[in-house]
Amino acid sequence: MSILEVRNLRKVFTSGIFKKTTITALDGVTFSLKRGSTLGILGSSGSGKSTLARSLLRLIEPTSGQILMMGQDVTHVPHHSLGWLPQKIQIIFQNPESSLNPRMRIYDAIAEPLRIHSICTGDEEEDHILDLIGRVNLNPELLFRYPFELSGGQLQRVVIARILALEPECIVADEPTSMLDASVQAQILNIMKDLQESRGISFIFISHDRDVVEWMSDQIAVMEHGKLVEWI
Ligand SMILES: Nc1ncnc2c1ncn2[C@@H]1O[C@H](COP(=O)(O)OP(=O)(O)OP(=O)(O)O)[C@@H](O)[C@H]1O
Repeated sequence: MSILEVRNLRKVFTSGIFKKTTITALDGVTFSLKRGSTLGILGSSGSGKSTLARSLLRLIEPTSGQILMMGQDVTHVPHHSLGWLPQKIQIIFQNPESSLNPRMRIYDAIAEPLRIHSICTGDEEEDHILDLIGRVNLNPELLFRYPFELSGGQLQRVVIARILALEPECIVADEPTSMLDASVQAQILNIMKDLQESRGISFIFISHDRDVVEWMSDQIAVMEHGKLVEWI
């Protein structure tokens, strides 16, 4: 069974107050993602990559088409009616700071999903957090700092640790390393590859950087004007 199946997904944005203009950001996107594999989406600026990522997470309501998660049609079902399913697909954004509360220490940022979803007891929390940061090679000394005291690469590790707390089946990574130096970028990409091997997590890896997408992906779809125009 596919972890994720997308059928003929369209998203049309309408803007303007007096004169309405429409932009077709997704124009019939269809693909399926097998468990434990990585689909790379390669596209230039404005091709619709982020709209696709946000639609998969259901942060944007698609105009038409279907999204099936683990066989279940989730396209128009409200989050609260889906039980644990939304937890299983997570997103990493380009800018890790956008996913973290600046007033929350790193320990609490990672503890938050554990507490909200009652994933472990209070007694188990510290061990659980140490295990999570171990998986992303984050130094425990950073746990009691605030986000502004960490580098971009360290913050992206925190974001990944937070996501891993939810035991995701699928991670949508939307340009996750494009703001990082080349050496730090390689470390983060390696962490994602290791997670895939050790945990069987499926990835949708989105980038405009062909080398990075080729290195990360089992299969690549090239996106242009909201369409997947070529498969590599
Ligand atoms: N909320 C919105 N309202 C109106 N138009 C939008 C909205 N979001 C995106 N668009 C338009 O949809 C098209 C696709 O945008 P999208 O952000 O998905 O592209 P992208 O490939 O992720 O680009 P980039 O790599 O620059 O982030 C663009 O023309 C963009 O202007």
